[in-house]
Amino acid sequence: MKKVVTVKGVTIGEGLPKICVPMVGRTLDELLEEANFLQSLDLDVVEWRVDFFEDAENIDKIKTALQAIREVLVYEPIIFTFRNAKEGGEREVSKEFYFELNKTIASTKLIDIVDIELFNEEEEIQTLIDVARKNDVAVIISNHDFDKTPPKEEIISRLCRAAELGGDIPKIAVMPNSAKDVITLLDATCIMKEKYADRPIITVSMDGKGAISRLTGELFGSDLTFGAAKKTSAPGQISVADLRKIIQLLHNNL
Ligand SMILES: O=C1C[C@@](O)(C(=O)O)C[C@@H](O)[C@@H]1O
Repeated sequence: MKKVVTVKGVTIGEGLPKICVPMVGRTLDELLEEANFLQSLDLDVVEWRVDFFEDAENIDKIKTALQAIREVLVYEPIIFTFRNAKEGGEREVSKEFYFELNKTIASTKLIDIVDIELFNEEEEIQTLIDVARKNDVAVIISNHDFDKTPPKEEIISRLCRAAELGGDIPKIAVMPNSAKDVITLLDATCIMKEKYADRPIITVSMDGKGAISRLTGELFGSDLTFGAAKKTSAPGQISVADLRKIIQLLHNNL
């Protein structure tokens, strides 16, 4: 039977795809304003994209900011994500800092899910997963290609590898350069759902062309979709209200 991931009462991997909104504030004031605004939205999960934060290379300041965010977002599940530049993030840090930061934050009890990038040393990933497990933090293992859509066998193999490494939620986001690329991502997702995935997965075809992939998760097998509040964290994100409406409409017709 397929596993699910339940965080703060939200179950990822059953029912309709869950809607996650990334926070992309640069300063603590902006982040708190964003956190307050997010409370007016019909979302399921919040992602803090900490690489957008001006103090993203200062672990103490990140911890303090997270505490303040948590005081506003008391009930929402929070994904903690430091996205490195080579995977489409705002800055590049050393591997040492990346793992130190993620281990420290996973131990704070302030987050529900940590996002770990797949293309790292297996040993480092395992150590971080151990810390997450000890602190009841679920693990997304993610991969991003902002230039192209790899062949479907490659997409499937990366998602399977993320599961093999112990990720609770394998994730991939890729860039389409044609309509066929969008089909490739959807096909890979569907094959994962039907043949390989014993746990929730997240797949995204980015940009305007790929927007359809953010809406059709229930049919093809992606369990969470990223939507925008005011500012997007990746190309092609749709507003939360539109996402909710269309996901529900597609669900009603399934
Ligand atoms: O990996 C993802 C998916 C994403 O890149 C998107 O395309 O919606 C947005 C990121 O914030 C998130 O970490």
